[in-house]
Amino acid sequence: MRKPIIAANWKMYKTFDEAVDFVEAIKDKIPSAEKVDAVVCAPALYLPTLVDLAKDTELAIGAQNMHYEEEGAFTGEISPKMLEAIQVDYVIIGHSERREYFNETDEAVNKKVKAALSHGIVPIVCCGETLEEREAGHTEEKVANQVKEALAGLTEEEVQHIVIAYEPIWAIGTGKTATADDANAVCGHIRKVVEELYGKAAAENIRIQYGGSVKPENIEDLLSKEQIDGALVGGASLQVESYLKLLEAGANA
Ligand SMILES: O=C[C@H](O)COP(=O)(O)O
Repeated sequence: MRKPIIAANWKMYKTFDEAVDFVEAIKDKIPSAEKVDAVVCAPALYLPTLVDLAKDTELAIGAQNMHYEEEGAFTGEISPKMLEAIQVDYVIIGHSERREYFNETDEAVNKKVKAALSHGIVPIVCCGETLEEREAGHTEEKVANQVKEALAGLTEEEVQHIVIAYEPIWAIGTGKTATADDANAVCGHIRKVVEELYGKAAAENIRIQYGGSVKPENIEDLLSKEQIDGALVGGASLQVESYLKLLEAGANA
């Protein structure tokens, strides 16, 4: 039985005060971590404060990106060592917005996944197809390639600690959700890819989220599917009430 993981991806939204108010408002209302992993991935600037606020609560804090090097002359970047030092638990890696607008490659994603693991940070590794790729029937191939590249060189043990987020690009921020059956089918395909590479146990243990216009109205349907172990949520994670509803759905899944 895999525990659901509901991760908020705030992207480049919220001022510092808004971020603090949000975490203050939810921190004592989060369902038990025995039932659901609740994560907020916030802008890097707010991470130390939010980690402090979330200490001794059921909420975990994540980053939205990081560099793969420990340190160096990389102006504007944040390293895994820095995130570990402030006790960040998760980091989103290879979000389609990073791939599209910041030229993040599969090779960089793979390096970042390895760097996160070596610093005790759980990577949430994103994959997903464009609308053109879906319409051309290339979804499975695209996603399988991204997953293979992202996981290259990991051990069977390491793979079980990561989270994969399947996010069809055409469903992100568009209000168009993949049907629960379609999302389930692609998540199942990803699990098969993991099984081919790392065996049955790793495939059974790895958690695969769906992301793309998830909201309180559709999350129950998505989480009722066997292959979907949680959600990576943008827009609907920005309001307290809505995020708490998503967590509730995760706890009851
Ligand atoms: O990381 C989250 C995804 O990009 C989904 O965003 P969305 O829920 O606003 O569609």
